[in-house]
Amino acid sequence: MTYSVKEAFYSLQGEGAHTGRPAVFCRFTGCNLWSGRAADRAGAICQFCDTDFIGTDGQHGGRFHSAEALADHILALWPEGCGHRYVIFTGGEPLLQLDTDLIQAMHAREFVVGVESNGTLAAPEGIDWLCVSPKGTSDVVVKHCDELKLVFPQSAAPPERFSHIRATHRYLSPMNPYDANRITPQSDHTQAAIAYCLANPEWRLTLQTHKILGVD
Ligand SMILES: C[S@@+](CC[C@H](N)C(=O)[O-])C[C@H]1O[C@@H](n2cnc3c(N)ncnc32)[C@H](O)[C@@H]1O
Ligand SMILES: Nc1nc2[nH]cc(C(=O)O)c2c(=O)[nH]1
Ligand code: SF4
Ligand SMILES: [Mg+2]
Repeated sequence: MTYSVKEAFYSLQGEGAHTGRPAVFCRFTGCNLWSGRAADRAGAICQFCDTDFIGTDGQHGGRFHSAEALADHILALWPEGCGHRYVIFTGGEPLLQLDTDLIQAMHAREFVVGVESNGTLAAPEGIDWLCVSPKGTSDVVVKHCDELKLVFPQSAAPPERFSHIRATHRYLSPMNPYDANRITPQSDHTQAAIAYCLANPEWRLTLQTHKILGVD
């Protein structure tokens, strides 16, 4: 298996239940819900994506010809000699590439394995923390996850559509402008998400705190 990685970096998880937790992010190239090209955005299933996932030219990106090679590359980004290792596979859509070989290679290096997925593809065995973030009209095939993190509002994906998915945590994440690296949290979408959570207390609010803080 060859893995195509756009970028890899060490930062704090900005969103969801693990907000504030140090992690190596491994961002795979490619997605099944948008080509990543601006000209295709309006016709895509997912139209608000904030991420460049084309190519392998980002920081610590590249093509890796084995699970062992990519796992060593990720380990080299963790502070030397430190434990509490956490990797988050994202993208693009990580479940297009993540397989059991790579999960096992990360476990062998004492990493906890987190995944950020759109939920349209079956997940391999061994993931320690699965976050599913449904998109537009797409079909979510994942039936249970640790965290459902729905970008809000989406006209084709209201929270009620996902009541059948078993999730330990349910978060609404206000939709931010796709081209903004820095945000202030008091947007109309945030106000709407707050109102929805207050009326439907099984949902909690999460924010893209890395964009408030200005970190990767
Ligand atoms: C770029 S996606 C990659 C992982 C996967 N393809 C997915 O969609 O979950 C990472 C996270 O960013 C969120 N996201 C993308 N664009 C966003 C935006 N404009 N506002 C808020 N969250 C956004 C996604 O919902 C997802 O939780
Ligand atoms: N700090 C930080 N936290 C994140 N959580 C999910 C992210 C992603 O793009 O998948 C992300 C990201 O890009 N940066
Ligand atoms: S599914 Fe995820 S990576 Fe794909 S376009 Fe949407 S937000 Fe971006
Ligand atoms: Mg991001």
